[in-house]
Amino acid sequence: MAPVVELKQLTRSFTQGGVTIDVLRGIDLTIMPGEIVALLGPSGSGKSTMLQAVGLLEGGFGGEIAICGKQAEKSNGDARTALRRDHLGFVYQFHHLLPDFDARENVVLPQLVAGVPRAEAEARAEELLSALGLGHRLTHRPSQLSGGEQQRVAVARALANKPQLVLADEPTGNLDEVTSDRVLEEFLRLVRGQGSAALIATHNERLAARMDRVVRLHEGVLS
Ligand SMILES: Nc1ncnc2c1ncn2[C@@H]1O[C@H](COP(=O)(O)OP(=O)(O)OP(=O)(O)O)[C@@H](O)[C@H]1O
Repeated sequence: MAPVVELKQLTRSFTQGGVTIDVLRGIDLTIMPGEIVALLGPSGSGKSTMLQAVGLLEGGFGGEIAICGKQAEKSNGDARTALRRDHLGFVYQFHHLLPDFDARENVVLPQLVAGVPRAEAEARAEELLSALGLGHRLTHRPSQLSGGEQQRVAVARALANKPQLVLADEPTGNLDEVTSDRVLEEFLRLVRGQGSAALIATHNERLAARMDRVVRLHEGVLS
């Protein structure tokens, strides 16, 4: 079975005002199907930068990035978009839901883009949102939902196409402790239930301990 993620000697530097910082200095990481990995590291250690690399959201990286056995760092924009659409789901710290669409539609849209028929996409959206305790909020827009509810819609959206890999950047970072625990619990249950792998950046050691494996980013390398 091909790894879901294979990073070899991943590097990234930023130059600002004539000063270059080497944020990632040679990251090697392999994630197998279904494996849930916590990415820990202090603020500024490069967790988001690493997730952007794996999510094929930015260029400028050195080294190799393979997603589901496909070499990605040298592919063109269309091939990267296809890899993202076919294999990846994202949950960001801020939800990035579409403000003019209700909760159900926010979960339906990525499925329509992937070619799922509308009736099937709506049924899947309702199933996911109900599993996350939002069966009574299907027609609410993001502005009519609480922070925890918005984040749960974002979780449902990320899982809608059953991606082989879910990438999450501090998915519960903006929530209070009780809500954060509840959303993470539901998130992990659904990810495990559908057999997806996940790479989840967090500062929180307690949440990280609930995942299958913990990797730590410090001074540009993983331990
Ligand atoms: N586009 C950019 N230009 C210049 N420097 C950048 C850029 N993006 C990130 N950096 C720098 O790279 C370092 C790592 O940033 P990154 O956001 O990946 O850290 P992080 O571990 O996710 O932090 P946090 O936990 O605070 O979100 C920081 O020092 C940041 O200032």
